Amino acid sequence: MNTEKSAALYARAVEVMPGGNSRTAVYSSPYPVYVRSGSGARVTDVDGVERIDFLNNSTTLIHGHAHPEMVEAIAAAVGHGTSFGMPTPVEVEYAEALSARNATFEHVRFTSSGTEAVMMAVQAARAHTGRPKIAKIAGAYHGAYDAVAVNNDGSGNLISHAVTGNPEGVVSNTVVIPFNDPEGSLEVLRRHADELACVLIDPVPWRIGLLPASKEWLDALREFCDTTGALLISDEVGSYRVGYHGAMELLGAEADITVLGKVIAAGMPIGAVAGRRRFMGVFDPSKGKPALPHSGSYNANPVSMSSGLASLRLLTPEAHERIGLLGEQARVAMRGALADAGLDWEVNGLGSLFRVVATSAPAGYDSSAAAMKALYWKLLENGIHVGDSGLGCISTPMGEEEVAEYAAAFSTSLDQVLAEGRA
Ligand SMILES: Cc1ncc(COP(=O)(O)O)c(/C=N\OC[C@H]2NC(=O)[C@@H](CON)NC2=O)c1O
Repeated sequence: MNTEKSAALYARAVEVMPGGNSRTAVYSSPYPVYVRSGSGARVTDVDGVERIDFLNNSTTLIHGHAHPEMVEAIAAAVGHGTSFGMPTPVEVEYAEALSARNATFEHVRFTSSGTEAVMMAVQAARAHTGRPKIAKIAGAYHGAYDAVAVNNDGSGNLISHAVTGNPEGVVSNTVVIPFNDPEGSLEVLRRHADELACVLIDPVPWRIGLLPASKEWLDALREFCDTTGALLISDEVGSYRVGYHGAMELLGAEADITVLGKVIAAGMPIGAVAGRRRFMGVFDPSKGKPALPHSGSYNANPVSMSSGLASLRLLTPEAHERIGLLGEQARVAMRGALADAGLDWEVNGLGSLFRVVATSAPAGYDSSAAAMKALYWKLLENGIHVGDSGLGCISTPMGEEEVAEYAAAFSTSLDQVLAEGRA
């Protein structure tokens, strides 16, 4: 596989950036493949190699690359100015459109990333309750905010390990609960009940396998929060795309506050906090100094707002249903290829999201992660881009042809990985 130009770019990058990188998730060893452009479901790298993009920037690009309606909306917005020290009409229009997506989105507020939205949702819960502690799912990822950068690496144990340098004062205020384990979760939550501001969950947490939350577990969390006054926060930055009204509605549950990002603008920087009025009131500056002041130079900038409005217009119930069916086709095809290869790996996901979970190391590989990395590179050679941890998704420009191409490449790549391990 020709990656000469990527190698040359990386050699320059390491001179001016730590590890030549600005985003850990995008790094690949020995160096990442650099992309030149994207169009629809396909991306072209700097060496001219075209691939079908099933990663879509960690599932953000639900309408693929350079969708004509998205480009038109963003270009028109840029032409009138990229940001102002005043609100713009499109912020109101987009807030109305987003609020209409779910009955619990009574009030919405915008940020420029999912990380910021998680941070503001947690701070809102702390401001509303006056309590310091938060609970999160063991192993789940919620972005870079230090309060949630605890036990977020996919390991399901309940020991609160944190990112390097996270101070004890922060880590001690974050407790972790076992995913989909009602009794185990309640045992932890009850121990901290009078100090808990919120229970923060991802209803389809991708780092611990991309399995949906069970109704039993969600009901147990809902009842705990109703009883103790802690807020139930659903972080749907990644999982919102599983249903027109979001993941919690699809799973039969309700959050007090929902965090959104990625697909709600599908390409321009975005984050949103959407919740019941009584909880969002901490942000309200119209009745004197707000309990929780919150600013950000690009919050609700008209370019992101226009991108969001275009994305939501394209995200119809029919679009959701179609990409959900294609997601199931992809999951079924991958399970068949793994069975044919004699591998016990899992294929999980919901709607248009999927993830291959390498549960064992095939012959010749010293770990399942090493085998998954090998599969990532083989898929790149075979014309497919998907996450190096097995994460992938369907975008609206895709059809059965793209899924068939993916299925064929997945089967071929799997055979090549196993053959190399045996060699
Ligand atoms: C549930 C959830 N909450 C918050 C965030 C942060 O949003 P962001 O600041 O807009 O990236 C995210 C962001 N991204 O999740 C995927 C993320 N996590 C990762 O570990 C790697 C996955 O790479 N294959 N790359 C990523 O971008 C999220 O999924």
